[in-house]
Amino acid sequence: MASSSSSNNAFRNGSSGNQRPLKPLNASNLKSSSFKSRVHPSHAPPPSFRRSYPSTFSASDDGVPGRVRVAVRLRPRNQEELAADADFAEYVELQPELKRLKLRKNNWDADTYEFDDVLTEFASQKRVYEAVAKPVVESVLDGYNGTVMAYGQTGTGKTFTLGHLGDGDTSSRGIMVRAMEDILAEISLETDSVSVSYLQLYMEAVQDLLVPANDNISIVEDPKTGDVSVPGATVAEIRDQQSIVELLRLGEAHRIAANTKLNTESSRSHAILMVQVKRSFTGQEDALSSEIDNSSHLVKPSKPIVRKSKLVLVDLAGSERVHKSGSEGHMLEEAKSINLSLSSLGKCINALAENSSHVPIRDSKLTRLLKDSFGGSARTSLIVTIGPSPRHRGETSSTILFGQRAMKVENMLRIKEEFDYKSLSRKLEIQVDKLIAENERQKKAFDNEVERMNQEAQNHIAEVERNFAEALEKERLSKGMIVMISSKIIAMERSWALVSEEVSDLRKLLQNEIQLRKAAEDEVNKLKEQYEQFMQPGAGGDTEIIRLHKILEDEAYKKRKLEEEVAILQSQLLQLTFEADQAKKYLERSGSAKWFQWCRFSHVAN
Ligand SMILES: Nc1ncnc2c1ncn2[C@@H]1O[C@H](COP(=O)(O)OP(=O)(O)OP(=O)(O)O)[C@@H](O)[C@H]1O
Repeated sequence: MASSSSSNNAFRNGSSGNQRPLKPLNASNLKSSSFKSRVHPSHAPPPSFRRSYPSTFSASDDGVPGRVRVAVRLRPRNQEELAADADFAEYVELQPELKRLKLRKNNWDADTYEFDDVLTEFASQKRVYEAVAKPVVESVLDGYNGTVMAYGQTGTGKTFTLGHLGDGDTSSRGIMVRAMEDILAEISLETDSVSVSYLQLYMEAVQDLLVPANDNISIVEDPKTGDVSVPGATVAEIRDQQSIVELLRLGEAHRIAANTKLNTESSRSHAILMVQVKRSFTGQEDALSSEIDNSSHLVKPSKPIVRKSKLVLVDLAGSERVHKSGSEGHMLEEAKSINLSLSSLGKCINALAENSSHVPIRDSKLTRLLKDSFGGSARTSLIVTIGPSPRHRGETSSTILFGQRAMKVENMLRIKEEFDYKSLSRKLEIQVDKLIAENERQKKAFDNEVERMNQEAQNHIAEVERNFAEALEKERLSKGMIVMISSKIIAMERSWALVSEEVSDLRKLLQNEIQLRKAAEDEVNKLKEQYEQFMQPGAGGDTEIIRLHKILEDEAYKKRKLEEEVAILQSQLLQLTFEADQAKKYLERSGSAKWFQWCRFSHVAN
């Protein structure tokens, strides 16, 4: 197995070196190095996935070969090793640039192994994440299942590599935290979802690390699709980074508590973080959407596609248990069960590596849970952790061999996507609701418009009627006025004529009076003369004088009366003349001169 020949075998089934096996199908979306730049704005599938989608559940039949990729990580020497191994020559020699590891057999001989990545004791957690887990996380985001697993002897850094939370030093965050960070950064919480279950497999029992009382969860396999699930496990929906850190802390605390109970610091259980990613995007238009209504103005909802993928992160129990069986009692049982699961995992990997017809997946719960990860449709990365100490030569060597065999396992990566009928039905319901609401809105707007027009027409009619009535009234009033003015004019003309007659009568009368007065004056003068004659001595008679005097007084009285009458007649004449003038002015002012004329005319004509 060792040496360069074995390492050549390691690449037998897959693409060589660092090239990604998915490249032929999906080069563009697997190649990207920065998650943040991988934005699918409309949640359309990445370009390479834009093909026609079958309308029912589809597990793409033609998968893509994807070899299990294996990296080896060397833990730095701890204090104990620094002291105890000081006199030993380096047992493990790493050549990261050649992706080679050498295990020294003696001073002059070493076995050489090639891996997909060789991570030295100086490799940062970030470097480890990017080499081991990031390509898997990217695949999961693209819809493939993925597995990242740490295998190695107790104390070699499996938990440090996978589960370290990086409290106080974010640069030391492990794969679990970083993977969740990248997933959360990539998905849209509006359309996608991420949920996790955190389990441990101890003594062939699946326990819930989030709810420890839930300690015998069954593993269920879908007979149709072969998908493995643990429906009894707590599923926590993750919406932010903080919640995943808290959840991992809770799980870690429960795992540590279980170990403490067993009076050990080493992990006796396999810890499994299952991350379910559900992403939605719209597919192409197809027959179904055209069935909706070809002639309608409806906007056809684009076909909703859902991709459900699963990322499984596994921190295995210490591998030395495979060889070191406990002495007796519980320890023996525990060792047996760890032994069972790890050795059956090894057997499965061997069978797969050798293309054996039988793969003993059902031999343990671990292999049942990891069915998809080895020989299945998942993209799998394995990190084997080793310590530097020559005292653990055997363990290190067996870990390396485990990794070498795993490199031969070829998976057939398949994307699983479903046509999201529920989502389409929801979308259609929403669209129907929208259309109903729009229809009602339009109907209401139409009714309002009709109502408004009706109201406007009524107002218009009312205004026309009002104007007509006003016009009629005006006409009636002006007719009445004309009649009134005409009759007034007639009356005034009549009175004018009467006044004229009266004036001429008065003039005649005055003339008479003047004549009478003149006659009276003549008479008076005559009488005066007579009186004077009478008064002349010897002419007389007093009686005649008195009589004449009386006549004279009567005549004076009559004259006064006549003068008064003349004055009255003159004032009446003046009054009538004034009224006639006023009436004439009034008619001229009210613009009815024409009418006046006409009336006069018609009056004259009549
Ligand atoms: N690369 C590393 N750099 C610094 N310290 C490390 C590294 N790897 C492991 N350690 C430290 O070594 C110790 C053992 O590591 P860890 O608990 O991760 O081992 P493990 O393989 O998970 O052991 P177990 O199987 O018993 O759980 C821890 O104190 C850890 O912090």
